[in-house]
Amino acid sequence: MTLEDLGYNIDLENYRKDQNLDSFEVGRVISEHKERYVVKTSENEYNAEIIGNLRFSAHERSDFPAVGDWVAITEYDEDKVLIHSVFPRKTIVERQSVGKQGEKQIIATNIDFAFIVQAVDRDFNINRIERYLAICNTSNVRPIIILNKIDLINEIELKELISQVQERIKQVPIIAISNETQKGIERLKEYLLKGKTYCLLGSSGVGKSTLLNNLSGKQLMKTNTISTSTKKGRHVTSHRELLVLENGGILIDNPGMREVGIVDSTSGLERTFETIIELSKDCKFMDCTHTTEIDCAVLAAVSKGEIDPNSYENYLKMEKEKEYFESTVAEKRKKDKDLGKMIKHFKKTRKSNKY
Ligand SMILES: Nc1nc2c(ncn2[C@@H]2O[C@H](COP(=O)(O)OP(=O)(O)OP(=O)(O)O)[C@@H](O)[C@H]2O)c(=O)[nH]1
Ligand SMILES: [Zn+2]
Repeated sequence: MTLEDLGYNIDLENYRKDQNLDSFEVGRVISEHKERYVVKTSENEYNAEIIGNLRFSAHERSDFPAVGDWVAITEYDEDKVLIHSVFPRKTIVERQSVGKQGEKQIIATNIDFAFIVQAVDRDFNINRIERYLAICNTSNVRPIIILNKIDLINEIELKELISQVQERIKQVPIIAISNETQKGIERLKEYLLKGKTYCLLGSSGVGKSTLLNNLSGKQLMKTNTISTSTKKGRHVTSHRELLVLENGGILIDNPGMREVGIVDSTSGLERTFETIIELSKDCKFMDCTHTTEIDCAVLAAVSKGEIDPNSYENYLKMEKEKEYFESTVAEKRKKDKDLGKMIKHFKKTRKSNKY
């Protein structure tokens, strides 16, 4: 395997040269667990930790390596390396931290394409596709829609679903597949390009694991298994969150990826709901919320049937979420600032007490 098979490219190589990282080996982080990493190079897989310097200079979580990162490493023991630096990230998929309001947690980096997987049975929901689309647009990851389990419906039903999606979502490829019958899998494989990195987005049960196994051509280990040695319950076995597929694509599948769901960026929404954003320029009020205002171009378009009402409602919902998220970030910043002031004040008074 070469570094290029792992996604290494000229931009990364130029960075390496610019930064004089010649004395280091280069690898890609393929899994992460509590600041322990597995780094893959062209020849090896190493257990890795970060060097003290990197830890001390890290201001926030995002300064630490994440799955998908390119890193400069040195070997310090057999199969053990230290991570000295993280290369600049081309794309970042992140989500709001569960514990800390307003803080973002990186799920994976350097992803080129996302497969938005949806099953055509009871899971089918265009609002949800739109939501994942907004996430892709936020992260600059190119979306591809996968309609899975088409063995459960007939041709006519499938055609109808596809046209429903196309009506609302333009210019995103749609691939209909079945892991059961293998229909569409060959077409899907044509989208897997050598050296490009992919991820799977979609709700539980849509068939992401099945597809992953299907594409990788082998039965991969489930990440969580019961440890037989301790019988103490769930034990995370050594797992790979990034794998190189037979036809050259690289697939990232980690637990966090499956919980990505909140849209928290304006640009992501703007690119997903272009028509609405374009229309809103004609609203009477600059800060129109497109809900109750007079002379609202968006409401007018909805009532004329020019905008799909479901799409409109979905937009409002995500907009609200985004606002909520932004407000908590702002609040957090304010709290941090206040704390900073307090510490400053404390130091000052302590100093003045000294003399
Ligand atoms: N009929 C049919 N069933 C499928 C297909 N693909 C997957 N399934 C089934 O759907 C169920 C869920 O599949 P998974 O691959 O575990 O779904 P997942 O998206 O990985 O779910 P999480 O691990 O919870 O995120 C399993 O019982 C699969 O066998 C398909 O193409 N057709
Ligand atoms: Zn309006």
